[in-house]
Order: sequence, then C-alpha cells, then structure tokens
Amino acid sequence: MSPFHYLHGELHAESVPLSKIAEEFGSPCYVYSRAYLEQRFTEYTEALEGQDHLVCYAVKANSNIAVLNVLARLGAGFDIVSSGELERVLAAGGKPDRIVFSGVGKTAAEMQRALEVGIHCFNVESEAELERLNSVAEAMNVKAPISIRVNPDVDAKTHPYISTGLRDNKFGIDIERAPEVYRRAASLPNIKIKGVDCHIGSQLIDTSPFLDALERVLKLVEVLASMNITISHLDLGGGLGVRYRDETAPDTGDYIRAIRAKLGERKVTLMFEPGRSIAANAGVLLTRVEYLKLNEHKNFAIIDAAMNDMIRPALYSAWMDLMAVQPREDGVSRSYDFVGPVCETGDFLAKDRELCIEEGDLLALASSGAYGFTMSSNYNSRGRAAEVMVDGDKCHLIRARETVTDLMRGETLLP
Ligand SMILES: Cc1ncc(COP(=O)(O)O)c(C=O)c1O
Ligand SMILES: N[C@@H](CCCC[NH3+])C(=O)O
Repeated sequence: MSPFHYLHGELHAESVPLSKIAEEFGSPCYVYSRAYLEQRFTEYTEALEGQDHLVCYAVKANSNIAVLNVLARLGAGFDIVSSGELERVLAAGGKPDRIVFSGVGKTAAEMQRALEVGIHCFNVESEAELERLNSVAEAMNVKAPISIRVNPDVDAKTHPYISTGLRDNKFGIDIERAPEVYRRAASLPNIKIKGVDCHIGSQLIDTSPFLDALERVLKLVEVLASMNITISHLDLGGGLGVRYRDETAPDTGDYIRAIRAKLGERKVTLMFEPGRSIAANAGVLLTRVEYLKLNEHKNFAIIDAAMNDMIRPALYSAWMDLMAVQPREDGVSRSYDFVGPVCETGDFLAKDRELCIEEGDLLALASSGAYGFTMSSNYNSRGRAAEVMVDGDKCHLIRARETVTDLMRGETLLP
C-alpha cells in the first residue's frame, strides 16, 4: 500500500501531513517513507527464503545515505556503478562483500578501490575491461572476483532509452561470445570467476523477457560447465516495473517464484539488482505553485520544482501523477501544463492535467523516489532540493537543500 494517502482532506506521508513537511523544510523537497522502502526490499528476501540469495539494491535509483542505511540494516547488498556510489554504500554501513560493481566504464582507480575494500564481484562488461581488471589485480597481488555481464538479446519491451539487453545496446557482452570470454577469464591469473550477470532493462511490466533471458543464461551455464567452468551465482539484474499511471505492475513475489521455478534444483546463489521497484513509490516530490498563467490557448501552472529536480518527464516523456496536497472543494478546475522556472521548453513535470488550484498551493509528484534526486542537476544554478524521510510519525531531514554557496564551492577566479 502506498505510504501517501489522503486523510482529513489532506495528503499525508504515513501519518505526517505533507503541508507540515513543506512548512518545516520548504519546497521543492523529496519526501521518502522508510516503512515502504523496507517493505519493498523485504518482498524480495521473503520470496527468496530457502534459496541462497543476495539482493543488491541498485544505488543509482536513490543514493541518499539514509536510504542506503535503511536497506543495509536489513542486510541488503548493493549494486554500484562508480566509486562515488561505493563510498556512499560504505558510509551508510553497507558490507563490502555484498557489493557488485556494474557499468561499462570502470576506471583503474575505481577497480583498485573496490579491490582494496573487497567487494563481492565485478560485473565485467567488455573484454578490454577484463584485461584491465586483471592488470590492476596483479599489481595489487590479489584476485578479482568477476561475473561477465552477458547481453542475451531479448527485447525488454520498455522505453528504448532504458532497454539494455539488446545487441544494439552498449551493455554487456554478446551471449554468443561469452564462452570465449569466460575461457579467457579462466586463463587470467588474477581473475576469479564467480558468476554470470544479466540486466535487460528497466521498468519492465511484462516479466516474460526476464524468463527468456534466464533461459539463455542457463544454457550458457551448461556450456560453461562443459568447459569445466563452475558458476556459483546468477545475477539477474533489476528492472521490475512499477505503477506510474495505470500499469499493472508485476508482483515481486510472483516474479521471484517464476524465476525459482525455472531455476529448478540447480545449486547457485540467486542475485538481483532492484532499484526502481524498491524506491520509486517510496517517494514524492513536494512542490508549490508559484504562478498561474492563463493564456488564450493554454494554461500554465508555474511551480517551484523544475526539470533540474526531476528530469524523467523531459527525458523519457515519462508520465508521473501530480496530486494536490490539500484539494480544494470549490474553485475553478482547469487543465494546466505544470512547468518549472528553468529556461527550456522541455521544462515540464506534467502536461494537460486537470486540477483546481491557486497560487501557493502545494502539489506532490508521485513515484519520485527512484531516479528523481539522483538524476537532478544544478542547471540554471538551482540548488538541489532537500530530502526528508518519514519514519513512523517523525520526519527527518536527510539532505539539506543546496545553497548558493554550496553551488559555487570549488570555483576560483583567474589570477
Ligand atoms: C546494471 C543495472 N542493474 C540494476 C539496475 C536497476 O534497475 P531498476 O531500477 O529498473 O530495477 C540498472 C538500471 O537499469 C542497471 O543498469
Ligand atoms: N533513469 C531511468 C532508468 C534508467 C535505469 C538505469 N539503467 C528512469 O528514470 O526511468
């Protein structure tokens, strides 16, 4: 159940009225629910009971260290893609041996740091990366644990920008070539093969592409066994979709059960890298109406959040629900485009939404807990929004709003 619900005519985050949060922390402001994050994570681990598993939350979805800490306390692993994310996980109390490192562009310095702290596994995305990792490990006199991220060439049937498992995508190694790359990995003295990794895309509503991908991965595992290469884990990535509008989001338990059924009696550790399915509906972006601008052909509601705070509508034409925090019972209802103060025509969070609002009203953009704050920027020299977390009946500031001074830090004039 969503942690955001109407009570006495006002939208609440659990038992805390959003108007109170805006009063205390200002707007725009991201609001997350601890209980919801925990519930979504636990759905994975409960469905995996009796099966060796590691659920590695994808840090890119929401990397606030308080969010990471809530999940670390539940024993979560983490999927990272940079040393920045690595340091966040460590600062949040995440265990190094539960970290997997994905991404096509790992630098030598990033590899070195990850080896130093002793991560669980590198998800290697190219042959060149494998060679570099071997050299870095050799210089440190250690063995680097790896999976090869294979690209199974299945259509995830999602937005083309967030599909990753097709031959044309930059991610992973063509599954046909994988046996050869594993053969090479097995011959490298400073590489230790642990698993196979596969992530086919994000926001999947139909789970059949996951099962198709698993089938191909299982065939690969058999080929590897015939080459005397043993695999101890299968990492099936993230990608489970959520409800933004009227999608019927897949149930986590059903998805895991289908995967387990296909896996049968095979003795491997199952790993997942969910991001959105844990964090998206744990958060809203709270924003206030600055001006109403009623033109002849179009009405605009100019709000204090902008594309720099939430870029998904501009980048993917994503539809995200927009709710009035204190819906008006009387007044004029009109259709508006909800636009921010940034100087771009693409600066909108919602288009053609019918709402009864006045200047000063508070709104909440739903499903903003994933790929919201983490994709935000300082464009137009706008400080990034505050982040708060509701925990029971309390609300805590977990990241202060950026000030103009924060924004100029590190910049210097010429002598
Ligand atoms: C390698 C990898 N793992 C995990 C994820 C998390 O995906 P999602 O947020 O859709 O669960 C992504 C993002 O698509 C990814 O690229
Ligand atoms: N940022 C994307 C998802 C990309 C997933 C990362 N590979 C979104 O908001 O939908």
